[in-house]
Amino acid sequence: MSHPINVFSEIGKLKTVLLHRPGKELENLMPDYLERLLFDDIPYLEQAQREHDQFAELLVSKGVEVLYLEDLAAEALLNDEIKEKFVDQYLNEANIKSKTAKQKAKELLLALPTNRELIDKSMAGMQKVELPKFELSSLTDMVESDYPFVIDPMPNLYFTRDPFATIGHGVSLNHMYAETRNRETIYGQYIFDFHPRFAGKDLPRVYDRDDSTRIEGGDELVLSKDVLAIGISQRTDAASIEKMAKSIFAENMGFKHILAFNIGEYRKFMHLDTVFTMVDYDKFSIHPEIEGELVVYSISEGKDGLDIIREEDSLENILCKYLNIDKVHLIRCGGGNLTAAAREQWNDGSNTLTIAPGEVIVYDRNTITNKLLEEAGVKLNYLPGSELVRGRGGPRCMSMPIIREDI
Ligand SMILES: NC(=[NH2+])NCCC[C@H](N)C(=O)O
Repeated sequence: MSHPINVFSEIGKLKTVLLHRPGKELENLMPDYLERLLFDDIPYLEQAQREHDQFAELLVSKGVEVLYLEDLAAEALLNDEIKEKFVDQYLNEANIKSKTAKQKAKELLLALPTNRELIDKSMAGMQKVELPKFELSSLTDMVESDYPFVIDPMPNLYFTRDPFATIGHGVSLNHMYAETRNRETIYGQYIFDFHPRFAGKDLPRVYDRDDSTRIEGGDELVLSKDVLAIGISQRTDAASIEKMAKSIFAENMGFKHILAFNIGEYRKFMHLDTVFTMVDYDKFSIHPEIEGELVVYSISEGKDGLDIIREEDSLENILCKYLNIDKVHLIRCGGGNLTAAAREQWNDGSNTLTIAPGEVIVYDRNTITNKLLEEAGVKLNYLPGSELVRGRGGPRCMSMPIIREDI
């Protein structure tokens, strides 16, 4: 059977990738609710879109097929039945207290002329002022708060790396840390259940959004066809890694070891890929602030369950051992300077997207880290990073590989 997904490394030539072009959801950000929506600032939408288009054009110029989440989700709503099921689930998970408001929102969504408009609207969220006036008969309606939204926006959708993640031939449909992002995983559910590119194909699910513990794609790295690295972080629980390890080993995709990197629970480095990415066979970008505390556990398949070892060696030696190489080069974000490292990590200096061994996409603004990457022989492609970065994510977070060439 054919495999619609093929991702057995972080660095193999990128062939197909999934993006989301930021849309009106960014214009539904307000200062009062930024924190809950996991944003620190409000990007200027048009400029963010221009930057994002440059990202997509760069990928296309490198021969990468660019797919958009919003197109796939729209195409997955194959008929009226699936469409209504999607809208009902979406509205249930939007947590709308007023029954009438929910019904009005449903009518409004289903009246949109195309699936793409429905999907775009579902992503943007809905303000109360958009609903037609209705009679306030229930207590819920009468004492409604002045909160402006019937349905919250989903501003983090352009970080396609997180709600689901491709691993080998499979996908982990994630259970997210925050409610705002858990709603994003509905799109993954419909795409993998119904989109003709994926439905009915050989596509193991190694995690499910109904699972109770958290895991996010930014923590999931495919280091080689044998080894995965998964962060234990603000976003990913150790328990989720154990669950996923069992299903990954049961799927027999060839993965032998999972390295669990405990990076601590911090907003500033919420996922493993904000502090550590692989850029070549033997080169990694890393934020020096995690190095001191980092504890790595290796997980492999045992006779009765999982064998788990706390690794005691240096990160370099652990990587050499599991990747079967003699030497690794860690390229430190910001070089040796504490302030530069903190600033450039905050602006996703270590969140590189590798598009082929030794070739990456980076934000132009992280000049110190970029220079070090160049000196290490890595080929850089620059992306302007003024607006997109305000959501706290870089090229790796903004992309989900669907197919990479095997290496
Ligand atoms: N893979 C990543 N590092 N993603 C970054 C996601 C940023 C987003 N604002 C969040 O807090 O969830």
